[in-house]
Amino acid sequence: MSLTTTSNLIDGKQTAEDIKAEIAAEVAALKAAGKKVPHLAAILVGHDGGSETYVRNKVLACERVGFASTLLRYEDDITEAELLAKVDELNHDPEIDGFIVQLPLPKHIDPEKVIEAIRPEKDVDGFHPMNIGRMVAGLPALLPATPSGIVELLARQGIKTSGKHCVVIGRSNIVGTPVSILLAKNLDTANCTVTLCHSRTQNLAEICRTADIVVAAIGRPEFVTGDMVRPGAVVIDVGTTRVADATKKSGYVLKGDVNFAEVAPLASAITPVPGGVGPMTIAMLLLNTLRAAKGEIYPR
Ligand SMILES: Nc1nc2c(c(=O)[nH]1)N[C@@H](CN(C=O)c1ccc(C(=O)N[C@@H](CCC(=O)O)C(=O)O)cc1)CN2
Repeated sequence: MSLTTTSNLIDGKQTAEDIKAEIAAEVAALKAAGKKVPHLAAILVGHDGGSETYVRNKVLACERVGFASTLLRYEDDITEAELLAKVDELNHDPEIDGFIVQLPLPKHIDPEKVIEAIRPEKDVDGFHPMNIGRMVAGLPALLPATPSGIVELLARQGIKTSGKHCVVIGRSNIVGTPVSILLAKNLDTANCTVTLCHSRTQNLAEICRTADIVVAAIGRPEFVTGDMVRPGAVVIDVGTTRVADATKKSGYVLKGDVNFAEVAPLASAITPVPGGVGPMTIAMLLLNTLRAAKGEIYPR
């Protein structure tokens, strides 16, 4: 099925543009009031192709909304101690409102140690245990961008979540675990009954078929097939794996975790890859940076 003939597509790209326009309006108001514009910094270690693209897009998104941005690049032989020292510099730089360390990091660096070193009030990825803990407790927090982007996308598409059974596939700290927590929260935009499935789950296909909403976040291309989805279900595809394809100029095609050709005809609504969840991740990162700059979660 071609994207252009599918009417049940959830347009994450447009929704992200709408959010960016709202942020840009706030930034313009800050500027007009003579206030400092939000400043996002990003640390990129090494030369992973995907990470290069995502960080470039984050910098471009900052320009689009009127934020200042700083990109700090390091070779993949940077030591953990050196990286932690850079994190500490950003923690203490009054010009920087929030920063991220692009993941994945090289194997010799412990990502948990790096994330824990970020001051929670500057953790605009929402990965620090303090922000995760506050989210779990239902306290104001800088929320992880992809999970909050999924909830926001469902809300802005007018997709009802209250009382629905949501099956999340994948339990990563970045997406699967936090999105399952957010979707189960007693919020107008959530209130789902959530089942979190993972590599040890038995009868996965059977469980998926009971879902009103499927969130696929396992990083395995086209893992979710037509036989796993109930007709009428909403399908959210978080995967963005680059699969080698010599016929493409880039040398790869981007694949989601959902077999789009099989699942799209069944789903009442489905996110495409690209153009679904990915752009929302960047829009929500900008929103977190604005919140950090305004001291909304942790007053300055
Ligand atoms: N520090 C972080 N690292 C990583 C995160 C994160 O949220 N913070 N998430 C992912 C990667 N990611 C953000 O950094 C990300 C992934 C995909 C997209 C996106 O817009 N994808 C496009 C396609 C882009 C392409 O051509 O490859 C789409 O789906 O339309 C944005 C951000 C892991 N690391």
